[in-house]
Amino acid sequence: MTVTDTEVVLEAEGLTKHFPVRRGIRDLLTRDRKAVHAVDDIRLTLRRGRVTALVGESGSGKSTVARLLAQLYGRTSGDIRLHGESVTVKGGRKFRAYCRQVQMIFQDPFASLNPTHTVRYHLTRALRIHGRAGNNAAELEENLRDLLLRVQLTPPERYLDKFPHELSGGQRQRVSIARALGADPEALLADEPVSMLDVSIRLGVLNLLRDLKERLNLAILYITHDIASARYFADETLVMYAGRMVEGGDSETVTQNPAHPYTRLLIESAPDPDRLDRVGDPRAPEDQGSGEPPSLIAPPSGCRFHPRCVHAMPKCSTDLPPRFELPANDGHWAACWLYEEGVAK
Ligand SMILES: Nc1ncnc2c1ncn2[C@@H]1O[C@H](COP(=O)(O)OP(=O)(O)OP(=O)(O)O)[C@@H](O)[C@H]1O
Repeated sequence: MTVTDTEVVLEAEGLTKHFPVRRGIRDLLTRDRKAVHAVDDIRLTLRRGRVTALVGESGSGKSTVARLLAQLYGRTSGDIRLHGESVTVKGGRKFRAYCRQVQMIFQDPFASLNPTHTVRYHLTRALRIHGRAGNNAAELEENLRDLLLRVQLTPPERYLDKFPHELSGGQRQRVSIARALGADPEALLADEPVSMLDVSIRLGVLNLLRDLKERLNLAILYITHDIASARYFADETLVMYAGRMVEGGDSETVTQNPAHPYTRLLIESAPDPDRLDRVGDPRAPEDQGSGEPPSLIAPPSGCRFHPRCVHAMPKCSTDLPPRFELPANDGHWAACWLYEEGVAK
């Protein structure tokens, strides 16, 4: 099955979010309207039974994309389509109906669960809000048990009356996932779901999400700064740099055959057990990058990566590169002038 074979659940086109910068007294006298260009012109598609990873370093705009898709933020421009229909919701009944299909899981399960309430309370509330609590106490109990079984918290009775502080980080994140499943969604937006967990339990939670993807045929957006985990867990990988997408394709291809100089830098700087043999190997200087991510209030013109890119050409600082399809014709693309026809790689 190829990436494009399964049903599209959620799509974004030209998705853009600029946060206005709060102005001081002096700025009020000028016409200057500064904004953080957090996300610009994002295009992505989430499909049933597929995990799409959105990878990038801190501040690249990944969480903002998830919050836009969850309709927690209004967008500056662009379109979000659920089953092909444009949707913009600003709270109320429409928001609830949207949440029934698109649920978000946050990075910090401690912060997202109320410490004064039990697991039973959190899950009952989710089921009630989404009209899935059943018709009587016995049905509710059955549905609660079912949610905990789905996230492999067994036996359910052991967990239902626990408070968040009585659970481990991994168990708390499983409860957050169960709460999201309470809506019986089609898409899950998982914002760094394992980055706050101990390394030893991360794999268990990722395996659970993978199992849910398969059993419930969910479309999952997996946000991470860890490109190695994207290779392991995601079918498709999209790479973001400074608010823009720079590369995308099948995860195996993007992680094993990265095309964009930024993706290469990201991979070079990530520990990967498959490449331990290269430790101490002085890499060719052209594969190395340096410097810091740019200011998003006045992002670099052209390609936003050009000030850090060792391959930068004059055009890179003036012209925004479009997506160039790469020769293998498997959906792999890079927004980099190196891949314009006629440019030596
Ligand atoms: N509510 C906000 N108001 C102003 N600027 C914001 C707001 N939320 C995010 N930003 C800015 O937008 C940019 C992208 O932030 P975002 O949190 O989406 O990045 P990220 O890739 O998810 O980073 P991290 O991995 O650290 O969460 C950052 O420069 C951030 O400071």
